[in-house]
This record gives sequence, structure tokens and C-alpha cells, in this order.
Amino acid sequence: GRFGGYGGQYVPEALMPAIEELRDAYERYVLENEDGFMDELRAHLADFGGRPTPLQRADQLSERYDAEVYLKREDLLHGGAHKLNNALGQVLLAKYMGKERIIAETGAGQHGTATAMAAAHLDMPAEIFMGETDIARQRPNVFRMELNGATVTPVTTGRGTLKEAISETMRDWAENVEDTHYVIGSIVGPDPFPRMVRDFQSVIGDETHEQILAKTGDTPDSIVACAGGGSNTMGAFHEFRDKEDVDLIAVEAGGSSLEVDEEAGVAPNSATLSTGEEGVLHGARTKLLQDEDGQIMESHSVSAGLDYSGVGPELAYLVDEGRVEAVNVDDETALEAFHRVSRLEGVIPALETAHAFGYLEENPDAVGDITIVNVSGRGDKDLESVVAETEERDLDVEPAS
Ligand SMILES: C[C@@H](c1c[nH]c2ccccc12)[C@H](N)C(=O)O
Repeated sequence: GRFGGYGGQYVPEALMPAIEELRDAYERYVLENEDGFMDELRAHLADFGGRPTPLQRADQLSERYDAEVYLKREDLLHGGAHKLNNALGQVLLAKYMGKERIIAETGAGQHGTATAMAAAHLDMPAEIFMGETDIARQRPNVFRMELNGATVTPVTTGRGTLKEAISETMRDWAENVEDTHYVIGSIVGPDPFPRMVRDFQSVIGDETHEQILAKTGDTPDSIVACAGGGSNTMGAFHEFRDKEDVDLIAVEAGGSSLEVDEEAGVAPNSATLSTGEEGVLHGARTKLLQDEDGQIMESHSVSAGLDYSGVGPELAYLVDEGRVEAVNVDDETALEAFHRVSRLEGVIPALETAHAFGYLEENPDAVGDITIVNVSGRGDKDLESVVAETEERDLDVEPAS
């Protein structure tokens, strides 16, 4: 499970038995479809999740950019984001492994809510670890997790955000590996997590390939996806990775600036692929926002879902190989794109996804004739914060009615 020099299993010895058991189960059930595991997963994704999601032509954006712009509508998946593809896969795998308890981390709350929904659907008890800082600023998602029957456990170490939540969940897993499976929220962590989460999300790209061929008789010229941990990114890209004539563009959060404050150890962005350095975090060697002493820096983004100091090791590898182009747009570009797509297309994108649309607006010539944007989630969760941010800033948006 290495991606060039990235990836690996940098974990305490105590975690190795759990990791070996998971790798074995992943290879048997996911890669070899033992006991019809993948057939059952596809049935749940269809009947409970609502797959396949549409590939919709964006008529107004196509006119605006003089291209054929298509939207892969993961915002229409049950729960409002691509997250369920991975959560359903991992909870079902836990059942096949004979586990009785599900744990997961969350920061913005999207992965936590997807895991709580999947666990309720598959009748498994779930405990979600969430930083106390995030619990305070993501109340609606805390209610959703509890409504789906999950226990939300506050994490009070460090800054009380995603990074600490992941570490705390890994600690619980090491102590309860007999009956517990850890459903990780992105293509991060020790092998096999990055490969497994990528494979669960790759249904996005598989469907997209079939749909674009049916609609245009062609493969796309460019695929654009936002990148936080990178799960929706790799999910959209994986099917096309060996088709060299398809450009793969990962859009990170440029936050308020790419300049870091070494003293405070704060990066006012989450542009890890563009500005990070190699390091080990959460069990994998990858790229990280770190200061000159190698201390991991706090990240920032107007969108909570992209706010992470690390990134998936496979994405770091593909960027170093030149197969994926890493770009970024700042908070204001994303906020303006949020308004523009809502008004022009009648689709309110997640603020994370708005970064991908922001890139398109700033670089209409950088994308090919057939361009696909992975709409990783819907923006209902962001309405409050976008209204507040829009009032505070001098944004270039059409006045609301
Ligand atoms: C994107 C997702 C997430 C959940 N777990 C992650 C681990 C690494 C990177 C991102 C994530 C989101 N931040 C969340 O809190 O649900």
C-alpha cells in the first residue's frame, strides 16, 4: 500500500493486528467480492443511497465558458454528499468482519453524519468522535448524527478539531479492535485505508465514464474536483487515471492567503498539495502543512470540509508524478462561485465544491471542451455561514432579489 514514497503504515505496534485484519478483509471482500460483498454494497447504494447520481449538462455555465460543462451530482446522494459511498462500504465491511461497533471521526460533520446514517441503516451502534470546537460550530450536523442514533463524543485535546478527532478515534480503535471497526473519513491513514476509501468512492468515476460516453460519445477533456482529504477527488479521478488525455485538476482551499505565519504555526489555507512538505500524519507518509521545525501547522478554510493540514498520500503521489494538477482558489473566489452557480444553474453547491467552480471561473481556458465538475455535496449546510460571510466581505455577487 505505497504510492511512491508516500503511504505506508506508520502506526504503533498495538494497531498492527487490527490493520492486518482489515487489509485481509478489504482484499477478500472488496477486491475479490467474496460472499457477494460488492453486489450487496451496490444494492444498498442504489436502494438506500439513490445511485446512480445524474451527470447533468450545465447549460448556463457551458455558455459562459464556451465549453460542454457537465456536473456529476453527488449532492443528490442520500445525505447530500459523496460521503455515503465510503461510509456504507466500510460499515457493511465491518458487518462482514463480524464487528459489533462502529467508530468514526469528523470535523465539519459530513463524514460523521454519513457514518451515522449508514450505521442506522445497517443496524450497527455508532460512536462519532468530534472536536469540541467543531461541535460548537456544526450544531445541525451534531443533531443529525444523534437523530440517526449515533453517540457524539467530544474530543477536548489540542485545538479540538479534525486532527485531534482522528488521533482520538485511532486510540479507541487500538483498545477495542476485537469488536470495533474504525470508519475513516477520507483517503488518509495507514494502508489499507487510502486504497479502500478510494475504491469505495471510485463508483463516482465509473458512473461518470459511462454517462459521458452515452451523452457525448466521448471521454472528457478535464475533470475538476475540490480536494480536502481527497476522497471525492480520487473517487472522480481513479477511473480516468490511465487515460492520459483526460486532465485531472484538484482544487484546494487557498484560504485567505498562501503566506504562512511561522511564529504562530498557522497556515491561513489548506493548500497542502501546493505548499506542503513531506511528513507523517495519522499513520501515513504524505504531504503536510508544517513549519520549518516540522511542526504540523493549523490549516484554515472558509469551508470546514477542506480544513485539514494533511492530504491523501495517493493524491500527493499523483501530483508529484504530474498526473494530477494541484491548484487552489481563495475563500472569496469560492464564496462568489457559491452564489454564481446557485443563481445560474439552480444548484446550491457545498462550499467545498464551490472551490472547484471558482477555479473554472478564473481559468475558463484551462479546461477542455468537455469538462466535468464533481459536485461533491450540496450547500444547505453552508447557508448561514455564506450569508454572514457575504455581508462581511465586499464580494462580486449579483444582489440577492
Ligand atoms: C472531509 C471530511 C473528513 C473526515 N475525516 C477526514 C480525514 C481527513 C480529511 C478530511 C476528512 C470532513 N472534514 C468531515 O469532517 O467530515
